[in-house]
Amino acid sequence: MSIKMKKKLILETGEIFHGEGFGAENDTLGEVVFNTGMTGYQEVVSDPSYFGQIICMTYPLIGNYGINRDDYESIEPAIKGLVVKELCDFPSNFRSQLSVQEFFEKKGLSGISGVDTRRLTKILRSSGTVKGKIVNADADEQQVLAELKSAVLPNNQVAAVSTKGTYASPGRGFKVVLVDFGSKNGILRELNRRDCDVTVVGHQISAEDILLLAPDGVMLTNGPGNPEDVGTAQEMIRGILGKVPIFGICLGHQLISLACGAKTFKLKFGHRGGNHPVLDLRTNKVIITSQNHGYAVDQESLKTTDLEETHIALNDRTNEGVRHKIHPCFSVQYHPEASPGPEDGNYLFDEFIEMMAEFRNREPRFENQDYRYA
Ligand SMILES: NC(=O)CC[C@H](N)C(=O)O
Repeated sequence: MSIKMKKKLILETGEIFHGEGFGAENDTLGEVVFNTGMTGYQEVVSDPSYFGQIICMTYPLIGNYGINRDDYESIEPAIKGLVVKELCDFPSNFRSQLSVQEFFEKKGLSGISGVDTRRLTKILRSSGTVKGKIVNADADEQQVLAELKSAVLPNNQVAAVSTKGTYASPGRGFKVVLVDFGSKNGILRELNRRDCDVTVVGHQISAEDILLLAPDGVMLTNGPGNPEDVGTAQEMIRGILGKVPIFGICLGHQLISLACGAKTFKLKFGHRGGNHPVLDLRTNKVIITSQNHGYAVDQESLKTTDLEETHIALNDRTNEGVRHKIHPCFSVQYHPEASPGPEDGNYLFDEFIEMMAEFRNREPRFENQDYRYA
């Protein structure tokens, strides 16, 4: 889009925001959510957990350091659109390779700038997450509103972003099976940094197939949509629990909780940003975390399970982490891999490594020898 095209964002609740389009020219419909990160827009637009969503960045200037080759969290962005106040026309950074506008054009994504994002965020905070559509300025508003009211958001989101094949990301350390529900690259990067030998598998893998790979640990990743919609994952988790150490992040955390009998629910407007304070209940320390989730684990329902709560969000006291009381299995709702955001939670990857080491010492897989030390 070379000449700036007048566009508008219409919300299901009737509010209209005028602005200028950037990227692709097509209309786009999605769930409108807001992210409060001051930087990290490249990681946000390429995080597969945002599948089907139109993201409003609350920070008023986006694009000033461009798009670079290193900060993608996935190769193909899964978002539906981006809403910003001011989009920088001339990015300046030594790593910059493309502007946000160029990136959006190349990826066929639509965005709108010049929007009063503060007003939009206030609306989302009071009415909760709503559907919205970015359309040309002359589009018929009543027609778009009717379309928005009847629009049904897809419920097979994980299937759309999970890997279609199995692949390896080699290392010389612990063998980890990473179940990809729409994983951010950051999770793989943290495991590889610790020399893990990672096999990435699709979301429908069975417990039996995981155990056939004889891993030292299983990583359950982040991913989009409602955790209740993720088909066979709960059954798979119940099949590996106690047989291999498990670490879950975000959707992975919700799936572990569901598999153990807890419940999940949709938050009014979710947690998305890079400055969410979380209390670690074991150490009584507060860490600042990177977050992106619309659902949460119901704390009351945890009481009837073998999971204990380990972390809570300090903004609204909702659950942010659990640990299994009997088996080696823990998970967090926030993003310890950061990308974008603070790295305070990074120590959890070290705890996962320790958990795998302990489990290996405790339970040699073969009676007569442990082939790893042969
Ligand atoms: N980043 C994630 O894994 C998000 C999990 C889930 N889709 C939610 O919105 O709560």
